[in-house]
Amino acid sequence: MEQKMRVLPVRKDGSFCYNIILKPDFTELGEQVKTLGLEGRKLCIVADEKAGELYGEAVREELLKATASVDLYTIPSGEEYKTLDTVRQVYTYLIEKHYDRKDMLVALGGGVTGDLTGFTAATYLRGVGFIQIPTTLLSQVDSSIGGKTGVDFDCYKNMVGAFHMPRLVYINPAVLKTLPERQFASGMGEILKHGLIKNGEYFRWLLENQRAIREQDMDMLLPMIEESCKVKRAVVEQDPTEQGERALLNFGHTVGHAVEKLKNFNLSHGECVAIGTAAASYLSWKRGLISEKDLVYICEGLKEFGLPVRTDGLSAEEVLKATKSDKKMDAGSIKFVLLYRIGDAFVDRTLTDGELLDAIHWILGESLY
Ligand SMILES: NC(=O)c1ccc[n+]([C@@H]2O[C@H](COP(=O)([O-])OP(=O)(O)OC[C@H]3O[C@@H](n4cnc5c(N)ncnc54)[C@H](O)[C@@H]3O)[C@@H](O)[C@H]2O)c1
Ligand SMILES: O=C(O)C(=O)C[C@@H](O)[C@H](O)[C@H](O)COP(=O)(O)O
Ligand SMILES: [Zn+2]
Repeated sequence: MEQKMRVLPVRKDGSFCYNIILKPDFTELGEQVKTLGLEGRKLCIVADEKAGELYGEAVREELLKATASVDLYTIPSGEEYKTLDTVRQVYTYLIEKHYDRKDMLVALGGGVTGDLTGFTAATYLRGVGFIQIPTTLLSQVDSSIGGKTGVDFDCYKNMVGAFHMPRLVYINPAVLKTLPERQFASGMGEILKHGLIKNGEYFRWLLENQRAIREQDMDMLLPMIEESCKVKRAVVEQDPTEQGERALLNFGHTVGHAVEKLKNFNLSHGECVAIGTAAASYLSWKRGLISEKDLVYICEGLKEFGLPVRTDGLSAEEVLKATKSDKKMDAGSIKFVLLYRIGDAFVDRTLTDGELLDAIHWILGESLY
């Protein structure tokens, strides 16, 4: 049965920038790419090895409707490959195949592939276009939208990057059926973040419907993905290059990135965001902003979606040090996102090391409150 398509245009400074297409199959992909006027141009699909194996051919067939030349280049799966070395390998391929400035890259995979391919597109020949075809829940609701691209450097998260907007984001939620459960939960980490920072009603809806969502009922997934895309779109439209408002999307990421690095990427991004969310919610409670009941509600909600709110095997001091070496420092103070209430967040610059350490002890299970 033909599935309905949703189109969410993204604007920059009020002018149309690109479309987010939401459709639970690939049947519209070729037509959508055609609108970008790529006839006679080359397209290079940069695919995560798993996503490439599962969906590479179907995507390639669709793209052939837009141009006769479509290559498929595969990169290894995993955060440990989100590096300049992988970017170098893609550059080499593009140079050998004579890609020029009007040709385009297509990211097929999760957030790692999207961030890396976007960064390659931003820098190859001083910038070529790219298309996002996100295949994980996390990438469908968060990383494919907004043009934050980049790679890790010496295990420091996203240390090298650029803002480079995609020309099209094509989201096919049907591909989530092959996604491991743990990766689905990881995406929920960012989705719950969207509710917490911008839409309390949405957060409560997520918790009320957690069973159907976890069972991947398409009647739940489609509105959920659309709502999260809308939250992310609204933030990046208002502040594309993170001069202010966009920093809210970093909720849970300050401590989260530190844990991700210190755990050598053995935890997923969403799992680390969940631990960071617990820390940020704890600090919001300690500051007297949210109630203890809300703190418990948030943490129980994360757990219901299979996400951790604690971690172990790390010392509080090393987590503090890693937290302060992430990119959130601004003239000596740490930019930390806290909650006024569920659905309303703000950037604080006054947190002391003592307060941070207190929250870190809490997520390490070293203090009850
Ligand atoms: N740019 C942004 O705004 C932004 C936002 C959030 C996260 N990120 C970044 O995104 C990355 C995390 O992305 P992720 O969670 O998608 O992880 P990922 O890209 O590593 O993908 C997770 C795993 O899922 C597999 N996979 C992908 N699609 C699949 C499918 N349909 N079926 C089966 N397996 C599939 C991959 O092979 C991989 O093993 C992190 O590097 C994070 O920093 C960026
Ligand atoms: O789009 C954004 O802006 C975000 O912050 C989204 C985050 O979920 C994402 O993990 C992002 O990559 C973090 O950005 P960073 O600049 O803190 O590395
Ligand atoms: Zn994130």
